[in-house]
Amino acid sequence: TCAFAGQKKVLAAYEEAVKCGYSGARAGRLHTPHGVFDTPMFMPVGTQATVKAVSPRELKEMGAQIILSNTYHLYLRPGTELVAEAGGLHRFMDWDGGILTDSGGFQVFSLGPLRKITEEGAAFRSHIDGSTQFLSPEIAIKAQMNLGADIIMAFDECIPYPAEYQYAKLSTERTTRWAERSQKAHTRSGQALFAIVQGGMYQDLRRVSANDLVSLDFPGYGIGGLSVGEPKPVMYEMLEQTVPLLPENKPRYLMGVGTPDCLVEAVRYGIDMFDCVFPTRVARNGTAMTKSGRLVVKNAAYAKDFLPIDENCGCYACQNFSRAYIRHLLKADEIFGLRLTTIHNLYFLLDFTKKMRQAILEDRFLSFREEFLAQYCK
Ligand SMILES: CNc1nc2c(CCNCC3CCCCC3)c3nc(N)[nH]c(=O)c3cc2[nH]1
Ligand SMILES: [Zn+2]
Repeated sequence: TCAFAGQKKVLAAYEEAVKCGYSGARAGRLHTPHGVFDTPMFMPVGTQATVKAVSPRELKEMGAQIILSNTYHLYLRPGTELVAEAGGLHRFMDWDGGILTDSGGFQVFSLGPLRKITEEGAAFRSHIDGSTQFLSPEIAIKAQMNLGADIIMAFDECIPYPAEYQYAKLSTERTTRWAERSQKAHTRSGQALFAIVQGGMYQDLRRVSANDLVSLDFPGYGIGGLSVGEPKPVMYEMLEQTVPLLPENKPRYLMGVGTPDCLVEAVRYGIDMFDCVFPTRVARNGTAMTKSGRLVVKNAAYAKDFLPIDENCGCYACQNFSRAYIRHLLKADEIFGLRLTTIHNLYFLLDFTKKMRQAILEDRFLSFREEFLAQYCK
């Protein structure tokens, strides 16, 4: 059905045709050993077993449900056996909500100077001490079982952008074989293993990857190999080709995305889960996210601006502090300044996904999307 039908303003035929795409948006509930969580959801990133500059109590307070941590980093330091001896990641970082760990696939290719990829796995140099390390599906799954996350990811290769068709084809086929090896190595019950769809920016490879992984029957699916520098329309086209092939009754996780405009488009295609370092990363250089775009609170323009970052924001920073105060802290290199901008940015994205869920439940998602995109400058 066309959700624009019934609009007071009758859209011109061509506009209606363009704008009135079928919306695959959905509101769901994700059941994990640490609780049932609402989707669509944004998952704050905690690379080294901490979401930088905020405490678990503050994360809970701002509505975080599932947070991410990273096998690659924790495998190198402090080691996943140590975390297992500490009682697992939840105990180690005192977080009783959901945890999802990425398999390290992306980090190996994006962080350490890559040595080489073979059928067996990936050899690389540690970005910490330059030592030669090796990750394979079996090693990555064992590490994630040690960490004890509620959701873990298959070991994959995130194909760089751009990539030749032939390379993308061979890599995607190998990622599917690695997914099967990940599945065989995964022996921890109560923990969900998601596969990761690849295929580069090639529609046919995306469809083959999705179909092959669906036939291996995983409890959920990551969509990888996107948000790697490709133009946004290309990312959306890959979503359009991939999401409809994934089972309706299983969660879809778009990895590494992203900014609010990308989130609202991805939700429209039927994505349920998101993660992105962006909100915490830009916070640390004094940039706040608002529904009208970014606000660089560190700028001189805000030196005497005694209003909060966003008057309609319910976060701890906006309820208690002014732009002038936060700017002062950032200029003075005060840690509390980073904490306030981080708290605001995380709250903004968590609240944004909550608003999208509400709009879907009230069957007004497409107009929500229109209104948001009209106001938000990229
Ligand atoms: C930013 N864009 C992007 N990220 C991708 C990621 C990483 C998603 N974020 C994980 C967190 C990163 C910080 C530490 C905690 C884990 C991808 N990961 C995998 N395994 N495969 C991808 O194709 C893959 C593709 C990605 N594209
Ligand atoms: Zn705020």
